[in-house]
Amino acid sequence: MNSDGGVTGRPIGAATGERQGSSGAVLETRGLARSFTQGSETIHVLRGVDLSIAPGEIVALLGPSGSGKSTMLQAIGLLEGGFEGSIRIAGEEAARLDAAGRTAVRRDQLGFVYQFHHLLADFNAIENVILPQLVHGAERPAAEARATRLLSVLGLGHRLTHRPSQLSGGEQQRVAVARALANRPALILADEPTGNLDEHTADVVLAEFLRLVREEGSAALIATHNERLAKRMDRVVRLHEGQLQ
Ligand SMILES: Nc1ncnc2c1ncn2[C@@H]1O[C@H](COP(=O)(O)OP(=O)(O)OP(=O)(O)O)[C@@H](O)[C@H]1O
Repeated sequence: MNSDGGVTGRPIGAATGERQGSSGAVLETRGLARSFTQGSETIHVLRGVDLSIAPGEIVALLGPSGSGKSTMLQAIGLLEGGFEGSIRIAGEEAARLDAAGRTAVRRDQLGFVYQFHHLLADFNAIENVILPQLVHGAERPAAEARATRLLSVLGLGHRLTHRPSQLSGGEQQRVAVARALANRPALILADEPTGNLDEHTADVVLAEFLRLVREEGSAALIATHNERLAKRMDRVVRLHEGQLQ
């Protein structure tokens, strides 16, 4: 633990060399390809995706339903094997990592936000944000202080001890955002993070999400169908026929 109460010794908002590969990118994919075979049919969902994301950069991933956004995020999140090409996260080539190495990259470099919050139902809001920090090696008081701060910035200071079932959809998603940022990841991967919310709540939660990601200095790749929300990000990339445009 360090003097600012953090886990990694990195001050809030700082993008340091440890987040970057030799190219300076937090994420670099080259020729990323993924196909699925069912019976005699093979669908080529990703056909050579090249993408670089700089430290702190927030990128919207657009594409119609079925274009492969989730497939791409799952590959980059090292959640599934079976892809071809290169994925470098903070300079580490995923293909060269064994299962333990992939787990370490996920734990140390990545944060995830899904359409459905996937919070632990038996734990309250603050515990859901504390637990990943404890797993990451933080001490309890520091983890608790950071969880309180993140949840308060997201307007949940008065909901810290509520369980997910006692929170609204927007509140649950804010807890999921705080959890994703808890360990100060270099890169946040978000799959339709506000897709389950009504339009107004989606707008508010996304604005808070983006503000906090910027404040924390993380980069983000955020899949969405929503062109309007995508315009609030630093850059928009589109998946079309398995490649980025
Ligand atoms: N495990 C799998 N086995 C077979 N086909 C799959 C598998 N996962 C995804 N696909 C197929 O890959 C294509 C891309 O799916 P994916 O979920 O990545 O799209 P998406 O752009 O995220 O869509 P949406 O916006 O609707 O979530 C789809 O045609 C889907 O049926």
